[in-house]
Amino acid sequence: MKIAILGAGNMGLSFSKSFLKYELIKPENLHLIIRNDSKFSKISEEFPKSKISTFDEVTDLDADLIIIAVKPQDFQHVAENFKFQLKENQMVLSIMAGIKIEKIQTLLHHPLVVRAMPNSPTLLGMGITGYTAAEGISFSQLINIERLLNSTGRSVYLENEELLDGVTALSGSGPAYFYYIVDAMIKAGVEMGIEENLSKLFVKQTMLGAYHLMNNSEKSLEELIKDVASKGGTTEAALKTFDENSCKEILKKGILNAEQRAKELNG
Ligand SMILES: NC(=O)C1=CN([C@@H]2O[C@H](COP(=O)(O)OP(=O)(O)OC[C@H]3O[C@@H](n4cnc5c(N)ncnc54)[C@H](OP(=O)(O)O)[C@@H]3O)[C@@H](O)[C@H]2O)C=CC1
Ligand SMILES: O=C(O)[C@@H]1CCC=N1
Repeated sequence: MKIAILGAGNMGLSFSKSFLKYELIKPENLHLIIRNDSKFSKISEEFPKSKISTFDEVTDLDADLIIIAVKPQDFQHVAENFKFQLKENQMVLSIMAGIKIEKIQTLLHHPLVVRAMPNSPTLLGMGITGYTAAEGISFSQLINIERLLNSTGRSVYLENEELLDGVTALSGSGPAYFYYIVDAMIKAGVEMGIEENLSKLFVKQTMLGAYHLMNNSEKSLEELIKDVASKGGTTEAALKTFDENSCKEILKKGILNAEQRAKELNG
């Protein structure tokens, strides 16, 4: 299989690394397409055997799968400036937030589009991707794509494309919410006089341990919280402040706003 990555940024390169790491493609069969020459030497150091071209150089694209990994805001410009024609049997996999399959099909004049929403832990093979496909894509074509997605972590097929905006808001953006909370905890540690490095260690190990406890327990999240929050104790004091300030509501509101933004990105 030959794969072209249109937009070799964070996600495009994460995907490329996973495919090569799990030997799903040969490096010679990977074609990285960049916007201009500025990142050529850095990328060619990382991918010495792969083909690297600037967008304007590509007049014929020899690939079975083209992964579109440019920003949603750049997509229209990209689509309108293709110097190559998509061939009938080429598959397109978009990982762009918000842009609907129909819009991709229209702008590319091409029916075979799969839309996926991964997240940044794909870099470690620990991501999760929700994906859906245009009508007319066969089961075996979809399985081929799922095999690639699974090299970046787990993947879930969704029948309903509308849900992908929710997935974008939940797991696509999710790592940033987690870092945001971790950052607030580390800063609280520093404010209480704990050295930053030590605060980081306490917080990160707490998150790791709590994640595994949550994953290995039969208990609900409410019960797990109760197990930590002794009556009249410290956790209760913290949770009271969170509730008084509607922290959970605010987090939910933010996530719904991310979903709304995904819808707006379709234009
Ligand atoms: N970051 C994340 O966690 C996630 C991102 N996504 C989606 O993935 C996509 C990429 O995001 P991300 O990797 O973070 O963004 P980046 O900005 O890191 O990557 C986008 C890349 O596209 C390049 N590009 C822009 N125009 C062109 C062009 N005409 N030809 C070739 N390349 C071009 C940019 O080049 P240059 O640097 O020169 O501008 C950049 O390298 C987005 O659509 C986003 O919605 C999905 C899930 C998670
Ligand atoms: O913030 C964004 O728009 C992209 C999509 C999900 C994560 N990053």
